[in-house]
Amino acid sequence: MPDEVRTTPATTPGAAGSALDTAHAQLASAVQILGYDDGLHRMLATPRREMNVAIPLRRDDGSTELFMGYRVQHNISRGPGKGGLRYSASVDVDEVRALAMWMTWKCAVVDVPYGGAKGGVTIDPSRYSSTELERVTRRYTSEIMPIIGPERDIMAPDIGTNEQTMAWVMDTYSVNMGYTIAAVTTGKPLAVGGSLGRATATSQGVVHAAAAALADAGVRLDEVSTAIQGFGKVGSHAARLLHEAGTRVVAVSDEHGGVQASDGLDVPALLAHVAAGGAVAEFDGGTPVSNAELLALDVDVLIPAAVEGVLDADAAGRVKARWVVEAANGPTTTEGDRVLAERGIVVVPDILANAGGVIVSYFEWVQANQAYWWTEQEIAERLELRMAASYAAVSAVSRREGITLRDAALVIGVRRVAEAHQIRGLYP
Ligand SMILES: NC(=O)C1=CN([C@@H]2O[C@H](COP(=O)(O)OP(=O)(O)OC[C@H]3O[C@@H](n4cnc5c(N)ncnc54)[C@H](OP(=O)(O)O)[C@@H]3O)[C@@H](O)[C@H]2O)C=CC1
Ligand SMILES: O=C(O)CCC(=O)C(=O)O
Repeated sequence: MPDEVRTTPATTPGAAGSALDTAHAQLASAVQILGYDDGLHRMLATPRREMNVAIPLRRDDGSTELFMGYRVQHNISRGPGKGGLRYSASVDVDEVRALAMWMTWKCAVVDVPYGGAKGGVTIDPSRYSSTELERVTRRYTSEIMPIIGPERDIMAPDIGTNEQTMAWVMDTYSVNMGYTIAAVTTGKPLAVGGSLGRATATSQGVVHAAAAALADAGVRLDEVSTAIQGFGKVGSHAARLLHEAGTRVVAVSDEHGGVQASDGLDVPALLAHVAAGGAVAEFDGGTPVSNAELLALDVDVLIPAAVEGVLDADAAGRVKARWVVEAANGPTTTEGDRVLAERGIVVVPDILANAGGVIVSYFEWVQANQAYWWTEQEIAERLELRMAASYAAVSAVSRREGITLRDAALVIGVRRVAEAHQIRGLYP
């Protein structure tokens, strides 16, 4: 690895209540349960490799702008780095560090042979044309070329990016290498080596996780109501799949607010309204609800599917749901988590609940490496099996140790990563 792509890694937590602060507190809790020493703790807390890049953009009108981009490989002891690429005005390197650390534990808890990584560009994609976003994506990819690749670090979509973004990354990488390398990204369009089932995999995994948590209490999906914050790639498919499973979807929202109907929203009509360019809050099949109000609605299952930190201590104190299923990464702060646990609210943690995406990304990577494509049914069955096995393992540790599902998932994930370090001899 050339020296110029190394930067000084961060070992200190971010600002209080930030995503990085939450990620460090979660790791500290697992390390305490596992009884690891300070040296191992520090190694697990520290990103293995980071790259910060400046991305100039010539806008369509001829003016110039500059954006910062990041790729953080938190851990690569179990395999290549793996994780999404986020485009958002609020992205900074600390957020990317937190998201990369969560990817490490997520890949380990569902036992896919990857480390954890994440990327981000500080840009509001809604303010730029498709051709501008293509230029930003290609420049970002060119800059981080030395540290990515199908055996090094594999990207996927996250907030503000999509299948098209992954096709641009794949094309830029492939053009530079001289031949098509489909396995450098996942979440691609089917036409260039994407996988059946990837577009809905995260949401499908959330539904499997919710069903498993409900089943622990003898409850079925068609007996409950839900509210979903976020109506993007994950939230919208989750709403559709839950509606199809018989769940009463009472409220959904996007960044600008939401809509609620106590008898249940007409989800297909809402999806059609949004597909036609309508805002969620303007859907006439319900009444408006703010994002803060949505989190406190009287529903059985609350599904945060947007951004980090929305369930802080205050919001957690107002949650009426009996289950919180974390489709988003890091939606609950450390204090929020404590409040939910004290109130007996079951939290199915992000690194388990939203792992369906990376599981099918793994399937996509395997298929691309073998140039042999699986059927939709094979993918659906293998996703369901892996989600069920992972939930069962986490639930068993939670019951046996008397710890929350989050601590149980972290203990399993962190232990697998630490074992890989120890067996490889990187830690005496
Ligand atoms: N895509 C994937 O496969 C995976 C995603 N995740 C996580 O799921 C979450 C959602 O990702 P994804 O659906 O891909 O992203 P999208 O960009 O497709 O959608 C994000 C959604 O969240 C809304 N949103 C943004 N900010 C806020 C806010 N402050 N309050 C309420 N809603 C907000 C957006 O609204 P608007 O459109 O109005 O901006 C949009 O509806 C993220 O935490 C991501 O990391 C986890 C695993 C895999
Ligand atoms: O599909 C993937 O590789 C990872 C998706 C992601 O970024 C996530 O799980 O948070």
